[in-house]
Amino acid sequence: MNAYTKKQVLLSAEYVHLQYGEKKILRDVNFKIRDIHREGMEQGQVVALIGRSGIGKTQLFKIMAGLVQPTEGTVRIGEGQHAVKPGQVGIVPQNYILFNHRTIYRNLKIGLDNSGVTLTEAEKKRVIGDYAETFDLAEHLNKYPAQLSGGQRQRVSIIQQVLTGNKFILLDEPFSGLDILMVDKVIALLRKVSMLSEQNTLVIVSHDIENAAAVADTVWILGKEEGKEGATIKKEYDLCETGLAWKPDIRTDRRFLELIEEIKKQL
Ligand SMILES: Nc1ncnc2c1ncn2[C@@H]1O[C@H](COP(=O)(O)OP(=O)(O)OP(=O)(O)O)[C@@H](O)[C@H]1O
Repeated sequence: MNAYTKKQVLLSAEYVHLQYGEKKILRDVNFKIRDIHREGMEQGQVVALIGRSGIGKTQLFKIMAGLVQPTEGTVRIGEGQHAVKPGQVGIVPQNYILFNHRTIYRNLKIGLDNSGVTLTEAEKKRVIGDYAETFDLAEHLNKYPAQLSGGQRQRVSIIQQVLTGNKFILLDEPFSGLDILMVDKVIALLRKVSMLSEQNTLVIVSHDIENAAAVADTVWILGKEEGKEGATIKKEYDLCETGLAWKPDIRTDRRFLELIEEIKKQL
């Protein structure tokens, strides 16, 4: 059994509504992501936000990052639970843009340069070297993005966000366009990132239920409730509680397969 406790709220939404003209996109979205503590471990949080195409995942994602203002309601961040501002949440977009004319090393350095931490060039080199080693990118540091596979570029983009020091990272469709081996590597990377620091919190927006749920400790279903306009988090699955979180080989577990079937029915 995985002993854990959930402590202070790190990211929350209260009564979030979003409307464009007459069209209600999001309705009464409420959530609380709490700091998970596991004894003897640095355990971050990983939430999978799952929903049908066009339901409003990207809009909610942008509201969580402070990039879109909701029509009503507030998203709050950090231990102080202040209203989120742009820049407080790192974003790994679907088409993870890297600077093509810069090496992987220099792309990663952008993350550190934006972190606000004062480091000498030698210290930056050491930090980037350590991360590259941990995340299997050491041999690629002097290459350019075009010389890497899609999955490797994806990993660089994720690590770039980690290096900015953001504890909150939103990832938009991190598995799309990757072959199955790369998907496994990205999942392993997300697990590692979530365990780098106690407060690290990843929110993964995805259509890919199996992969997103395999790495998550919580799954949110964004969908419409019968007879109501606009999408809301209509179901939350707590995978810590059901013992399905933090298990690298979870995908073969019968209970996990049942969960996936149940989630599909909810969509
Ligand atoms: N600026 C806008 N003005 C009006 N409607 C918008 C605007 N931006 C998005 N929408 C609408 O909001 C709804 C939700 O869009 P959103 O991109 O969040 O969906 P999604 O769940 O991310 O879809 P997908 O999985 O296909 O990316 C869509 O119906 C879209 O047409």
